[in-house]
Amino acid sequence: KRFINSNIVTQSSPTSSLNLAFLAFGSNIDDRFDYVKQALDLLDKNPDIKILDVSSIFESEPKYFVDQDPFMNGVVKINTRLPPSELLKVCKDIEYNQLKRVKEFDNGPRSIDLDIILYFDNNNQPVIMNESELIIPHPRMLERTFVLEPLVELIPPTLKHPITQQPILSYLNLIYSKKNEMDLLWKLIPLPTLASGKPRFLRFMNKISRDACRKTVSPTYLMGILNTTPDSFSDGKTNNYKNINKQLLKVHEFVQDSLTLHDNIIIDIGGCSTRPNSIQAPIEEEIDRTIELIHRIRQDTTLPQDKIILSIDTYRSIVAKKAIEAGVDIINDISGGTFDPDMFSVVSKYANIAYILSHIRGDINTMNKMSNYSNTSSLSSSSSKVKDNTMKEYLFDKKSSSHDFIKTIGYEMSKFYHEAIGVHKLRRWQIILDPGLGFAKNGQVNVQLIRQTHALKHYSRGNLQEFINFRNLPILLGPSRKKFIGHIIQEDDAKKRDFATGTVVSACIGFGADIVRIHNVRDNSQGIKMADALYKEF
Ligand SMILES: Nc1nc2ncc(COP(=O)(O)O)nc2c(=O)[nH]1
Ligand SMILES: Nc1nc2ncc(COP(=O)(O)O)nc2c(=O)[nH]1
Repeated sequence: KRFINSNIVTQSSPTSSLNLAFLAFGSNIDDRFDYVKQALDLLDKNPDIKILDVSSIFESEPKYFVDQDPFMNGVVKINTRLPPSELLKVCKDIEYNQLKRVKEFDNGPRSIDLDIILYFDNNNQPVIMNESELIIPHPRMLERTFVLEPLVELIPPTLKHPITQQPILSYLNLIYSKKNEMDLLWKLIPLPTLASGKPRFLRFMNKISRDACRKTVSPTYLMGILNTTPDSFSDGKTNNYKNINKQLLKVHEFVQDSLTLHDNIIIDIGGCSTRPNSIQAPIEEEIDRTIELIHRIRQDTTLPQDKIILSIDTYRSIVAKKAIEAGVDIINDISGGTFDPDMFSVVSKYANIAYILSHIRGDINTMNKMSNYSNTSSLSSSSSKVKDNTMKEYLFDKKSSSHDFIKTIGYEMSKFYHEAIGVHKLRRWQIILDPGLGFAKNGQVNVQLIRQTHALKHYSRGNLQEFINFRNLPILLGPSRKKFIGHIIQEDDAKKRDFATGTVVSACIGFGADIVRIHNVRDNSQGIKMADALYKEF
């Protein structure tokens, strides 16, 4: 319902004076991310401009003049009343007056570059201009992966270049087919800067593999589970879960067990069990079990802080806020922002806090009764019937066998995504996706979901005005010790499912997972290393 309404709101009907434009941004001096954030804020503050969507953030090798630092690039989609020449003046004002760019020479280093790439008038017609100070579409866009890759996250795959009348996506695939390392991009997820002052990012690299599908080739991230709940400490002593020194010992153990084989480790701290039908700890109890621990970890100078990424597993916005203030980098919310109406407004205030957007149906007590995905094509299951291509869906990966199943999950996740990005203004660069194994899914559905990880990455729907896709969004899978494994190997004791979990983790990586969430760090650290060696041609 909301989706359709917002579509009408942003749909620039002929009478409205709203044009659509796509601007490419780039920076390769000093704190590049800070320049990007400032430029976006200045665009959004302009009364004649409204930011509709911002792409992922990428790092790219300098093109043309190579003897300079790598660039941070992306694309922003805006509504604007300004004609192209006035929009150009705003971009130049932001570059030179507001952000004090000093242009040394063409293609040289810059604090910020804002280029108009594409412009559509209020009848959705592309504008073509060829004047000395302004050429639209940008004359060099079709040779630049650092423009095309972020751009195709924001436009339907069928959108044609206004002059050549060829799909813009086809130019990107053509560049990639030449396999020039200089054209490859790192997808970055910005994280808070620690005392060391070094900028921190999660980094992912995708390549088009032999079967013409885009696959992640960079190392898988390992997320170790540090639950501080009564049922979480294996030694059975009741109050151990509250013993901070014991928890810190476990953090040191995780570090020792992972950093010999991996560059960093994500530690997911959970103070409130989210097992189906589990009793939910009161919020004060959840705070008591987690926030002091985060402080102590961040204050522990014997830990390699730059290699430790902290995540809090909570669906409560108050806990998330306190965890961010205590030094956490990632909010891991199994509810996709549906359990606490303030979650997205908290996360949207921190541009460099990552957010794991998970799929679920219902709540902890009802989700298990909502796990029927058979023969529901996503659109029929939604309230809005498909009338025009507004809700047209694409799956780039034609090979995915059960389209309907993954389209249903994809469609439902795209509604959470729209709520986060379209309504609450989180930025796409913050988002990690998690289809939620075991959450409103039982038995075989979980196995099918793991098999379809790749197809989920290619899910997209919508049109030029309102387009949602999951391209370049990392996917986290959390299969560790779960009931669907226990069911298949007939093992009721969760702690005896680690060997089978290793097998599943390897398969998750083979099917496209970028982050895996596991209990047994020591064994899975080796398993993940092996799976990367087997499945990722980095
Ligand atoms: N990787 C990368 N290389 C670059 N080389 C030149 C220009 C100059 O672009 P312009 O012709 O639009 O000024 N911009 C970039 C950039 O943003 N990223
Ligand atoms: N992102 C994410 N977080 C999670 N938190 C808890 C559980 C429940 O499992 P546990 O109680 O064994 O940790 N599973 C997930 C998951 O699959 N994904």
